[in-house]
Amino acid sequence: MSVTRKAVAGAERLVVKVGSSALTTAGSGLDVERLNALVDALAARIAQGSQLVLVSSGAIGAGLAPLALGKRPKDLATQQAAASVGQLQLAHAYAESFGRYALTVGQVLLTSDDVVRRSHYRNAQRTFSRLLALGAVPVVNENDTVATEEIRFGDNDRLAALVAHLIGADALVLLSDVDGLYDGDPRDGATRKIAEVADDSDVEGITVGMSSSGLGTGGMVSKLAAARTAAAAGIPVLLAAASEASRALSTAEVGTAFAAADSRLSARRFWLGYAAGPTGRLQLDDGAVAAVVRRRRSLLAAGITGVSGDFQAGDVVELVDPAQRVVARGVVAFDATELPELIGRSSHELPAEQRREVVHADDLVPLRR
Ligand SMILES: Nc1ncnc2c1ncn2[C@@H]1O[C@H](COP(=O)(O)OP(=O)(O)O)[C@@H](O)[C@H]1O
Ligand SMILES: N[C@@H](CCC(=O)OP(=O)(O)O)C(=O)O
Repeated sequence: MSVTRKAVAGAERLVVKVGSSALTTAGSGLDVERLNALVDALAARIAQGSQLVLVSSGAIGAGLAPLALGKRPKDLATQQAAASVGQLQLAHAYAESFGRYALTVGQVLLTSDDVVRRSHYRNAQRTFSRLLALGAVPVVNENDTVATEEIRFGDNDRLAALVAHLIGADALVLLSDVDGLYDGDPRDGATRKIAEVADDSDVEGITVGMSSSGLGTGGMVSKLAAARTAAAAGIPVLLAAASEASRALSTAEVGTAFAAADSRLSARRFWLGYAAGPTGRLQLDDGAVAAVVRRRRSLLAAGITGVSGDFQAGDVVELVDPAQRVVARGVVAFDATELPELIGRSSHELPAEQRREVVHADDLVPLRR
């Protein structure tokens, strides 16, 4: 058994995310039998002494049938209406199902603001800690009914990765309708399952596609992004089929295991690198990329070849290499309007009041490649 799988199997505190495709079908909505089977596996893990937070999709899928909607709506208003109806069903079904084990559930509905804004982040941390201390099982979903495009997580895989860091989880388990990450969409046949992902080189060149059920949002794209985010933050990840939840949560000997980075990112560096919303981009030359990523130095104006976005000093911006790949994120020390006359110039050519770093090393997070 790999170190990662041992870490997942032995995690004292874990986040489990289950997708729409595992719980709902377009025709009949929420499948309570499948939900109960999932809860059986979750309750068994809790009985072994683990604390567990469940991120559950399925609100939109559960709301379709009661509103006589044949398939997942494309417009936001109808999605929000379906989620409003379906979330009630989902919450009730979980309360009933966990109740079979005398377990109490608490509903936590979040928007990305609750994780991205530092004050909201600490508030959410306190709520989760208190719920877990009281022995309740927090059941989380995006607050679809109020989440406008600007404040949506977009998918629950990303939400689950952010919640895993927020609660200091020891592992993240992503449950779907597929039994792991393949080198191509298994619906297309002739693909190979990847058992272990040590780093990004193990997933280079594979094809990841969108949802198969038409009910999900993120597809494998969002799962892979979420696994990389959590792993970079120091949290091991297991991606498995919801139908194998019992084995995934007991022995972790199924699915795809994503190894965690050697050290856990601090809350601020995780927020900076993965939660905050960037408002601009700085184009770096190769020398600046090497300085920032490999030598963890501050970014100076001399290494910048381009600026885009309407950002202010103090905002979070992306740093991209000459091939437009995002290599880091950081807090920029200048307004976007100030930089064009500074970039490409050495510090000694600049007026004294402008000789400071464009992004200081302490405010810069290289992204795991
Ligand atoms: N490389 C891949 N490996 C595994 N599954 C993939 C891949 N590319 C696309 N998929 C598809 O992604 C689907 C899972 O995404 P989705 O339906 O959004 O699940 P969920 O509802 O659990 O979020 C799988 O059913 C599979 O058909
Ligand atoms: N908040 C939405 C979930 C959106 C989502 O990420 O769905 P999925 O890709 O199936 O995990 C809902 O409950 O329907």
